Amino acid sequence: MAKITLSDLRHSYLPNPSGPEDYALKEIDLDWEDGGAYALLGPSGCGKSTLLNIISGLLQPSEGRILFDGKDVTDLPPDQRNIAQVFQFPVIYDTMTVRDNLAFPLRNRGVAETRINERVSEIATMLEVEEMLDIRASHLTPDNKQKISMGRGLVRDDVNVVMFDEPLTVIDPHLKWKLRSKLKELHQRVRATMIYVTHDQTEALTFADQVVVMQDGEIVQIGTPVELFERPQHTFVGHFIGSPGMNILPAEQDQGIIRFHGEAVAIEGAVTGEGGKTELGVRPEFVTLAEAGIPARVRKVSDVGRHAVIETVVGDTPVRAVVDDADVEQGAEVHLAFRPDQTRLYRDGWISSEVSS
Ligand SMILES: Nc1ncnc2c1ncn2[C@@H]1O[C@H](COP(=O)(O)OP(=O)(O)OP(=O)(O)O)[C@@H](O)[C@H]1O
Repeated sequence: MAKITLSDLRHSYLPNPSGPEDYALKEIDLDWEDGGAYALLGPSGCGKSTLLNIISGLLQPSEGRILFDGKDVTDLPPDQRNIAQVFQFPVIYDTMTVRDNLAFPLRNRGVAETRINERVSEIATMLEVEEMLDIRASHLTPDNKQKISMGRGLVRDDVNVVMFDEPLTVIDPHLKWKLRSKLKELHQRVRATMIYVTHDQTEALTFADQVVVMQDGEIVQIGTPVELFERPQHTFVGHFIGSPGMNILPAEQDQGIIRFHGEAVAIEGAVTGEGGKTELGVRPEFVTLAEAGIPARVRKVSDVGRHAVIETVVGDTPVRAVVDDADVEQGAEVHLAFRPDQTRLYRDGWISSEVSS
């Protein structure tokens, strides 16, 4: 397996790009460490497939280099990059047995039959498909077909990286969580460099040790799931991750005091920078109903299992709170308190407050 470096990467599908808006990938600098579990997370159109195709060699970047373990592979064709890929839809041979499907990538490379048998049985055990080995692939359910596709992606131990491109798309919703945690377990066992591409935060956060969040052709944050939840570097990350996402609220800065709808709000630490569009970010989990604080009106209360989501409005700005028990009704006049150490300031989208030491 290999460390993957993307250096000064930019890509435009246009022949003569002029401004940043002409680039599907704006400026990507990234190191993926050998053996890491990474997710590439972002909404449709943010550039995930473009980046994946550049790494696999299907697409030549307009600018920049791709290195595997320090070796420049930018000009190498896909078949010389030694990458395994698992796609949205199963790629298996229906007429072959599961065993032969799993063995195929190894036979193709002339691996000895004894080694093939060993490896196929290892992978089958990991995926818990031993009893299916002699079944013809055409008889499998779509979920099991995709499991075998994953097995084919994992069976070679000489690849630089295994890339998963939205691999759970075809999986039945109630089986998704099972395969999600299976993949995580597989990574812990095989310790290969893995990149998991998805627009689904649950899949990304379950699988990856490090999540790369993309928006509009740019990386907005790279972090552990906890880092992305606790201290989003950009309002997009705050909003995109979490359910419901972070409250992003219009704010003013007035002689060092931050105000929301005229009310002074304490934030995590010192404010950095000045000017720009100023916003507060506080996750619903850190908003509480209090005796005193910011006056709000309750618009809706929804029970979501162990918690309740209280949707309030301050003036006409919606603010959500997640609470353990919602002893309040629609239309009630309440006060909101934000937990100061979990309240951040953002300027033009980027974090602009410091953690208090
Ligand atoms: N072959 C192409 N020619 C021109 N523009 C393209 C091409 N492929 C992608 N784009 C554009 O590049 C941008 C990034 O697209 P890309 O497919 O990489 O995003 P994505 O995050 O993978 O989205 P999705 O999840 O929908 O596949 C989008 O604006 C898209 O319209």
